Amino acid sequence: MAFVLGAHFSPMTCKVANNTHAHADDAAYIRRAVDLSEKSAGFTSPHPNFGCVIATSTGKVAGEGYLYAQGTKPAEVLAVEAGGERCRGATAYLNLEPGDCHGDHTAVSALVQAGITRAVVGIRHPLQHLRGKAVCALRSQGLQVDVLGEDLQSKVMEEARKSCLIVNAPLIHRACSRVPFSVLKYAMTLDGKIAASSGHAAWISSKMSRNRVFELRGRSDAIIVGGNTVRKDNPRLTARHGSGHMPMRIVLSQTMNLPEEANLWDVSEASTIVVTQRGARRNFQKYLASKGVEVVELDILNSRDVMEYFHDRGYLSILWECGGTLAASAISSGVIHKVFAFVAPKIIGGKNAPTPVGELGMVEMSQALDLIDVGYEQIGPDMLISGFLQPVPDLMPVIPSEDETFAIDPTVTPYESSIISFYKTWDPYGAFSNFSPHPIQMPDSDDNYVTWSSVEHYYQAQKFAGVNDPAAQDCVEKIKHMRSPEEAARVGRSMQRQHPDLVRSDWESMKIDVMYRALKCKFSIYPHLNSMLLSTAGSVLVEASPHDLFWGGGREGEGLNYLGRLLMQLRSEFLGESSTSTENTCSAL
Ligand SMILES: NC(=O)C1=CN([C@@H]2O[C@H](COP(=O)(O)OP(=O)(O)OC[C@H]3O[C@@H](n4cnc5c(N)ncnc54)[C@H](OP(=O)(O)O)[C@@H]3O)[C@@H](O)[C@H]2O)C=CC1
Ligand SMILES: Nc1c(N[C@@H]2O[C@H](COP(=O)(O)O)[C@@H](O)[C@H]2O)[nH]c(=O)[nH]c1=O
Repeated sequence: MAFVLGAHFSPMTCKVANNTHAHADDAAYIRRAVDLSEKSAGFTSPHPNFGCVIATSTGKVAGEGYLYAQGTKPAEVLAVEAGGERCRGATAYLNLEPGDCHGDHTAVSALVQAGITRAVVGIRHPLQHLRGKAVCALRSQGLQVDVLGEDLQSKVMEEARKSCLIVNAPLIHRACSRVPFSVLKYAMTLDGKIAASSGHAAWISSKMSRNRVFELRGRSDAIIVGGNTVRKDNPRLTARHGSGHMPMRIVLSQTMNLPEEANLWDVSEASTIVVTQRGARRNFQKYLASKGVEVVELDILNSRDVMEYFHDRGYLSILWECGGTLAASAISSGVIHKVFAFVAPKIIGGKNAPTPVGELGMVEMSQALDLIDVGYEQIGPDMLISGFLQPVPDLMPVIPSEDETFAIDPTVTPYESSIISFYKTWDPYGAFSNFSPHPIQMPDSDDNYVTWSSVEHYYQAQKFAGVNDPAAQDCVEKIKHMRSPEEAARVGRSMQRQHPDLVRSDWESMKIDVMYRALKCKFSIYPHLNSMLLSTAGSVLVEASPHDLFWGGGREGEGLNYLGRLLMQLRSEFLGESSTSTENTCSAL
C-alpha cells in the first residue's frame, strides 16, 4: 500500500484532465486547506487535521476554518460562518473527508445549508466507519463532489493529494497499522555521536534546534525515553513553548533500576508513565505511584507491545527521544514511521561514544533503510534531516475495518459484540464521550440557565462551583471559557491537583450526580444522540479509557466505568424501563 505518485491516474475517469488552469486553482485551495488544518498543532492534543476553504465562482476566498481540537466546531462550520451569504454557489475545499464526531452530520449539513454547490475533497476519511459517508451524503444532497485521485487526476492533483496524506499521516498510519504514529528524533554530532563517551550530551544541537524540539513535543501525545536516558540525562521532556498541549512522558525500563529522584517524577507540570515488565522491583513501583507516577506492567517489554498498548489508550502520535539501544529495538519492531535527525557541525570522537541507532543486525549497505520524502532544513548552525521510514499508506484500496483486521489476524481477539466501547470522539459512538462537541444548558445557583460548551466543561467547572473564594470563581470562569473540552479538562485537573483548597468540600460525594445531570441534559436535547443511545439497548457501554479508572473501564475491565454506567442508567430511563422519574434538569437550547 505504498504511496506512489500518479498510481491512480486513469484518463477514462478524468473529468477535467485537460483543464490545467482549473486544476491548478483547485490544487492551490486544497493546499491552503492543508496548511490551515495544521494550525492547531501544538496547542491541543493531536487529532485528525481538518481544514476548509470556501472559494466563490470568481475565485475569491469567502471563508476559512480549521478544527482546533476534538470537541470544537468543525472546520466546515467555521468556514461557512465566516463566508455567510458568499457561500451560495461556492466551492468548499476540504483536505480530509469530514468525520462525524457529532453523530448528526454537522459538517455536511453546514455546507448544504450554506448553499455550497461543489465540494473538492483531498482524501477520503481513513477510518472505515467514516470512509465515504460524507462524500455520499453531500452527493445525495445534490452537490458535485470531486475527490482527488478519483474524480480529479493530474500531476498537480497528485501533489496536492500527497500533501493531504502527509498532513494526516499519523491518523492514516494509525488506522493501517493499529499502533500510534511514531517519530524517532535525535541530535548528533557530525561524526555521528549522540553523547560523549562519558554519556554527557548537553548540548549537541543549538538552542534554535532545541526550541524546534519543544514544538515537536507539543505536537505529540507522548514522549518516550529508555531507563538509561533517565539515569544519564535526568530529562524534563516538557514542551516549553507556552501554554499549549503538554504531552505525557513515558519511560520504558525493563529493570526498574531508576533513580529515586528525577525530574520526570515531578508530575506537577506533566504526567509520567513508567512501563516495565511484570514483577520488576514492585517496591520501587509503589514508591513511584506514591509520587503520582503511573506504572504499567506488561508481560514482556518490547516496543510493539508498548505501542499496541498506547494505541488502545487512544494515542495518535508519539515522539521517541531515546538513545540508540531503544531506538534500534523500536526500528527493528517496525514501529517507527518517521525520523528527525538534528545534525550539529561538531566533532566529539570517542570509540565508545553512543550513536543514534544501535544494533540492527544488518551486514551489507544494500540492507540499509532508505528514508522516503527526505527534507533538509537549516536551523541556526544545525541541519535537520527528516524523512519517513515507512511510506504513508495509500488510501486505495480501502483500509480494512477493525472487524476485518480481526478476521485477517485470528490471534487478535474480537471485541465481544455485546460490549460497545467508546473513547475518542472520532471513534464509533464517539458522541458518547464527554469531549463530544455538544453544548448543554445547566441551571446556576440562581436557577438561570447557563450554556456550557461540552459536558466536560461543565463537569470540570463544578469542582470549584459555590466555593466562597474569588480564586475558585476564577477557576469556574476560566474553565467555562476554555476553547476545547481537552483544555477544560487540563485546567480543571491541574487546578484540582495544585489547589485542593479551592475544590468544593462535597465534591467526591457529588461528582456522580453532577455528571448524571449533565449527561441527562445532553441526551435529552439532541434527538440524534438520544436515538444513538437507545440504539445500543442490550449492549454494555464502556468508556474505554484505560487511565481513568473511575469514569472509564480500564484496560482489562479493572476500571469502575461510571460514565458507561450512567449512560446505561439514562438509556434505561429513556426506554421507560426504570420506575424512577427524575426531574428534568435542563432546558432546550
Ligand atoms: N542526543 C540525543 O538526541 C540523545 C542522546 N541520548 C544519550 O544516549 C545515551 C543513552 O542511550 P541508550 O542507553 O541507548 O538509551 P535509552 O535509555 O533511551 O534506551 C535504553 C534503555 O531502554 C530500556 N528499554 C526498555 N525496553 C527496551 C527494549 N526492548 N530494548 C532496549 N532497551 C529497552 C532499558 O532501560 P533499563 O536499563 O532501565 O531497563 C535500556 O537500558 C545517554 O548518554 C544519553 O545522553 C539519549 C537520548 C537522545
Ligand atoms: N542532547 C540533546 C537532546 N537530547 C534529548 O533531550 C532530552 C533532554 O530534554 P529536556 O530535559 O527536556 O531539555 C534528553 O534526555 C534526550 O532525550 N536533544 C536535543 O534536541 N539536542 C541535544 O543536544
